[in-house]
Amino acid sequence: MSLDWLSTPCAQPDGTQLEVAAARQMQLTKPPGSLGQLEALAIELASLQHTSTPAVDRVWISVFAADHGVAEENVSAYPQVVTGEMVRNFATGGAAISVLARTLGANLEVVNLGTVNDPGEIPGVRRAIIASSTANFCVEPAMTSEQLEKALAFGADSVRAAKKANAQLFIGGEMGIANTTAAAALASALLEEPPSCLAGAGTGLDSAGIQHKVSVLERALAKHANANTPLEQLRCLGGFEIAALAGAFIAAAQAGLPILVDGFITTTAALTAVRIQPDVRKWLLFAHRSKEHGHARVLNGLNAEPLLDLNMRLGEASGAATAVPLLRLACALHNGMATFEQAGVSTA
Ligand SMILES: O=C(O)c1ccc[n+]([C@@H]2O[C@H](COP(=O)([O-])O)[C@@H](O)[C@H]2O)c1
Ligand SMILES: Cc1cc2nc[nH]c2cc1C
Repeated sequence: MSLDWLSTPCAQPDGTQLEVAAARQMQLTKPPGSLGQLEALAIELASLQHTSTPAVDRVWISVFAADHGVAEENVSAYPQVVTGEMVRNFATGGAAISVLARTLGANLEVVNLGTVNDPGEIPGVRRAIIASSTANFCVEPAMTSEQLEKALAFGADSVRAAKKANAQLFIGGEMGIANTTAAAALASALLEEPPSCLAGAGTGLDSAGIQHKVSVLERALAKHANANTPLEQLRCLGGFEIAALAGAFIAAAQAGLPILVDGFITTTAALTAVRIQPDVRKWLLFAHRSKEHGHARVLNGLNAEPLLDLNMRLGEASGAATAVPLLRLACALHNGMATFEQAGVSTA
């Protein structure tokens, strides 16, 4: 295995379709710009999908689950066994993302990258076990180089499956107790901002818990201060699911598959992917601003303005799934509205 594939260039959006779509929006029976971000969304999707009729009927969701060594520092409101328990819940249909995916008619893939409480073979779960968890990054790097390579490649495998299924949109989600600590550590290193700006309540820490989390993060960042490339920062401070997401986002951009980004952890993975390959940014749409304290900072780091702000902080791709109907409506309006000429409506 190697990391060479990471430097394959990204696909390029279609500049001609962008112009065609922008011109069409000007001709539809509404004052120009009156559908706001829905117009921009349709234009962007037309350009990314290289078509005059953008669509997000076929949505692919991959939820990557993994455990984190740093959980032993008491940084989460929940016990580590929940990660494996939720893997089963995703597959048996009871989790929020299971319901959202069913409702949207989206394909939901669940990928187990390694959980301390291993649910074993379950129908509907892809086993891509790297180890039972990452190492505690307060003590040593979260991953070995081999583990990082595997995680990135497992993410790319999901994109290959999505392409095979003819997906028009890729959504990545995650589940991992303590992964807001890993994401905060990684974002802090990538953005060069102090941990206090990135650490939040996660699953529900109180203010004393958040203070403790900041002190854990400060120790980890001091320990890995000489990790100075995005890949090395990902290896030392990330998690298997965060690396798989970064790999998936790079692979999706290379394959020309638009990506809808979820919350704090996935946005940090997206930031990592963009730092590895800047052109990945062109393929990212942002679904929502999570209630997690650090999310706004990471979005700023990507110069991103998300569609929704619903105080959600669940993860597992739930925020991205919630924004899919907006994308669908943007496409339906773009493709289905009459022009001024067709409808015999006078222009300004
Ligand atoms: O997506 C988000 O913005 C988000 C914000 C807070 C928590 N989460 C989820 O909560 C879990 C991590 O929280 P914690 O407190 O264990 O670090 C993990 O499974 C995430 O999916 C997700
Ligand atoms: C129950 C539960 C479900 C989740 N889904 C994503 N992160 C989660 C964390 C918890 C604790």
